[in-house]
Amino acid sequence: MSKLRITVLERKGRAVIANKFIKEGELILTESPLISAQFTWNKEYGYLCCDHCFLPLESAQENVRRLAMDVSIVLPKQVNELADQIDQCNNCQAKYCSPKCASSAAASYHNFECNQYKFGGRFYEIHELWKKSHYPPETATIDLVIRIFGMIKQSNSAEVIELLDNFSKHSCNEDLQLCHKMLGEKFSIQLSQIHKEVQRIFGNDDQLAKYISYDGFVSLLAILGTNAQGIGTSSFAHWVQSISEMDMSEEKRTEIDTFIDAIYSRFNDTVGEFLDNEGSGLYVQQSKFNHSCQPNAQIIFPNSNSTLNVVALQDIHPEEEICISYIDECMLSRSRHSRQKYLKENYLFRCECEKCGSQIEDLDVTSEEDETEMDTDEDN
Ligand SMILES: C[S@@+](CC[C@H](N)C(=O)[O-])C[C@H]1O[C@@H](n2cnc3c(N)ncnc32)[C@H](O)[C@@H]1O
Repeated sequence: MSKLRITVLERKGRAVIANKFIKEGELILTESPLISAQFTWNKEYGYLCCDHCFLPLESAQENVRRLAMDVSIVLPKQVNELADQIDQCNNCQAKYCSPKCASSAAASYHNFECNQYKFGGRFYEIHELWKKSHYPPETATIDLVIRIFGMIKQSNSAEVIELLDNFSKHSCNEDLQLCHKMLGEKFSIQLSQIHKEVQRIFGNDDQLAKYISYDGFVSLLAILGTNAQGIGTSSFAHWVQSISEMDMSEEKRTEIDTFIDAIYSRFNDTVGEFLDNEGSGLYVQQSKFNHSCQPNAQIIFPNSNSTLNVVALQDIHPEEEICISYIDECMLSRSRHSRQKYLKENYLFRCECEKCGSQIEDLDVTSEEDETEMDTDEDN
């Protein structure tokens, strides 16, 4: 019997329900993305991963030296590196961890994408416009749009469009009078410039017609904005994880933990929170999980690539809804008001989870710290 089924809940739309008892720590689902792409600035700043699956392409030592800006750092222990070769697209030099990833990308979307990007290529202007309006920390990328266009052009377009249509897709929530922040007033000029370019380039393409009108383009961005899952990979994080699994004396463990803390502190001085190869992807099954501010499942990337696992955080009983968190630990610890504000702006819904329900009487107060951080977020 399958562990999961989909049902429809009045206030949340579709929801994933447990069909049987799921034990804490149990794997609920493993899935590769329908499509994914590294964030624009992340790639531009030299965060190096496979252009298809996000596997880091630097060794852990190269990664540490680059992030700490210090070529003299030597890692005290060797672990198995993630990528043992780098494959490259002959045309645009996109880098891959293996011939398999290179050919999967080429067969799915890259043949279309490849010629659009080269300097002066057709997509160059759109890319530049996007970069000017979406600074780090990024939450989305225009590159997903071009890859989706590539999938539509290179494969059975009706099937791809049907898959996309099956994602939750509101750009505005009329009840809450909200528009996705990427689609709101703040970005309206940039959005219309980007759309004009998209229309100029692809306006006569019948296969892409559904997403070329202004409304169609906005609905595609809304699918990405409310469904795309963040992906982050790092060869140093993989090194740290491998070290933590090694047997060693207590003394050696203390020594190596001190070394790791010192490295993270160096990163803090150089790149701050920008440690990972970062991007986002659309996952057909994972996108059906609703959010909870007290989730009973979490998403992990166990292979340092874009394949995700959904894992139970606690025992889950038959008929219980399985929820993940759309927000990070730090945001989860904030007030109901702050969480709701963030979820409304980014995902266009008023959270109906149990934790928010139990805190309904709490004052609608956003702390100063929350205000400052949200102002910064909104600049993106
Ligand atoms: C990624 S989709 C999740 C699946 C979605 N319910 C569906 O029907 O496809 C995200 C959307 O689900 C709804 N949703 C997710 N978590 C929710 C929650 N805690 N309370 C209310 N709505 C929620 C919102 O409409 C949100 O934009």
